[in-house]
Amino acid sequence: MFGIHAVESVLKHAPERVLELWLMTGRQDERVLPLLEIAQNWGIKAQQAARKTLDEKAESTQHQGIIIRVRPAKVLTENDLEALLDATETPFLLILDGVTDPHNLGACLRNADAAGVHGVIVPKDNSAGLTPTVSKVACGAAETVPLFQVTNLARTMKRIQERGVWIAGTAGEADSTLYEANLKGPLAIAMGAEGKGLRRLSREGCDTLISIPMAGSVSSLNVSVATGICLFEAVRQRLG
Ligand SMILES: C[S@@+](CC[C@H](N)C(=O)[O-])C[C@H]1O[C@@H](n2cnc3c(N)ncnc32)[C@H](O)[C@@H]1O
Repeated sequence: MFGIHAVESVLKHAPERVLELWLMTGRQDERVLPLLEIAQNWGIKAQQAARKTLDEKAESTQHQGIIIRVRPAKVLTENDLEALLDATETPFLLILDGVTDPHNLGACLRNADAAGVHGVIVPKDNSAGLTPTVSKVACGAAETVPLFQVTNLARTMKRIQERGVWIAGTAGEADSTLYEANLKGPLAIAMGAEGKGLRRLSREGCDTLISIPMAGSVSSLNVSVATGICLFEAVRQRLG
């Protein structure tokens, strides 16, 4: 993993995952010093290396002079989701039905964290996983927002509905709009994949379908942008 925010988030929320920390030679400024202090408190030694070595280790030039090697995060599944629902009074969930671009997944996780979403549900297959790029784009949210990877999304949707969660699916062509929907109670907002939108079974499993009204000539929004708009309309209603 690499980049200031991603590294900071792991050091703060899951320091036990850090195996190695590498710093670009000469990088000792006020942005990295607090991170080095946290690392030191956890007994993690910072090693120095030239920019070229970090580029190679990160397989990217976007590391901002700091990278960590980590143990893989625990994969959360259907059972963990049940536990979350047991523990949460008014769940606020995000479903991403097959988002495959790591930049989009990272941006969606960032939006989800900012909106106070309790968990993000994705199908195990045909979705982006938690890669270093996802973590970098998520700016720390990949470590704070629980990501549930489920084997059968349609079944999981049914299950959360049985537990009282209302699912609002999103589609540009839906007749009712986001702004007409009541998003106040136990809620999951379902977003579709970049190319195809929501799959048929997912779409049919939703309690309602809503659209974001579009004024211009493009047919749809980027999924992470649409996610941000929908989540923050829900936040607006839930705070009111
Ligand atoms: C790039 S769009 C997919 C477009 C796809 N061709 C379709 O027909 O759904 C990716 C996802 O972003 C969301 N989205 C994008 N624009 C939207 C809009 N105007 N209203 C509601 N959701 C939208 C939906 O969840 C959609 O499945």
